[in-house]
Amino acid sequence: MILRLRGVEHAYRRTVALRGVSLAVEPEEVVAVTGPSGCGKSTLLHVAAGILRPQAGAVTLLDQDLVTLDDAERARLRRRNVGVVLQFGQLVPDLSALENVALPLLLERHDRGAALTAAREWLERAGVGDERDTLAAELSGGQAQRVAVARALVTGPSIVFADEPTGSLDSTGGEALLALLLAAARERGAALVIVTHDNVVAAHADREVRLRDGHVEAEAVLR
Ligand SMILES: Nc1ncnc2c1ncn2[C@@H]1O[C@H](COP(=O)(O)OP(=O)(O)OP(=O)(O)O)[C@@H](O)[C@H]1O
Repeated sequence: MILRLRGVEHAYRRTVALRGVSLAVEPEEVVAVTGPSGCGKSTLLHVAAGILRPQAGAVTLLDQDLVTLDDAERARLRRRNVGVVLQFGQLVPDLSALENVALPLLLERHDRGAALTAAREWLERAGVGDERDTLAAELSGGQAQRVAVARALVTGPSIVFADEPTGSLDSTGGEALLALLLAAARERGAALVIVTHDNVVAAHADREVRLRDGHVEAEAVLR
């Protein structure tokens, strides 16, 4: 088991987003988290990736108890072993696309030349090699999404979380980016958790977990 959530609850002021969610993800498994807008998908992804500490319940990611790790320890775990593609604001606006992708490696004190080479390769694979010197603030929504995927994959994570990773792309671009995420996960033997409202994206998963009003409404094994 690479990820396990048990009885996770979370509320923002008066809005209850998660009401007792349990979920387990195996190594190499591709899981799609689906459900109507506002049902708690993004909150679940933030909790599972250690970005948000839930108000109740247990979260174990890569054998680490996320509820007891402090912010710095959770950030370190994410940088080393977890890839995260968020919906908004994930890139550093004043850095170029290349610098953004190299950043997780540089923060882990990798050799600068090797980090930039790896970043260049992932930008190429994500279809944004030509944008490497563009400031993140000047990228289109779709370009930024591709750069964010490159940044999530560059460290060779054991698990990748992606929140609507194809949301800003047309269907061809979305399929290409999804194919990249699936291929990178397969190459590495990584698990992939994708939040999506797109049935085409969900159909590529091994399992679909459908949320409704903050709880798991249904699970379906797809392959
Ligand atoms: N930072 C926040 N502050 C207050 N309420 C929030 C915040 N983030 C989410 N919520 C609320 O929590 C509930 C769950 O939101 P969440 O973003 O997890 O749902 P979602 O299924 O990802 O939605 P969507 O598909 O529209 O992105 C919603 O009612 C939302 O309005």
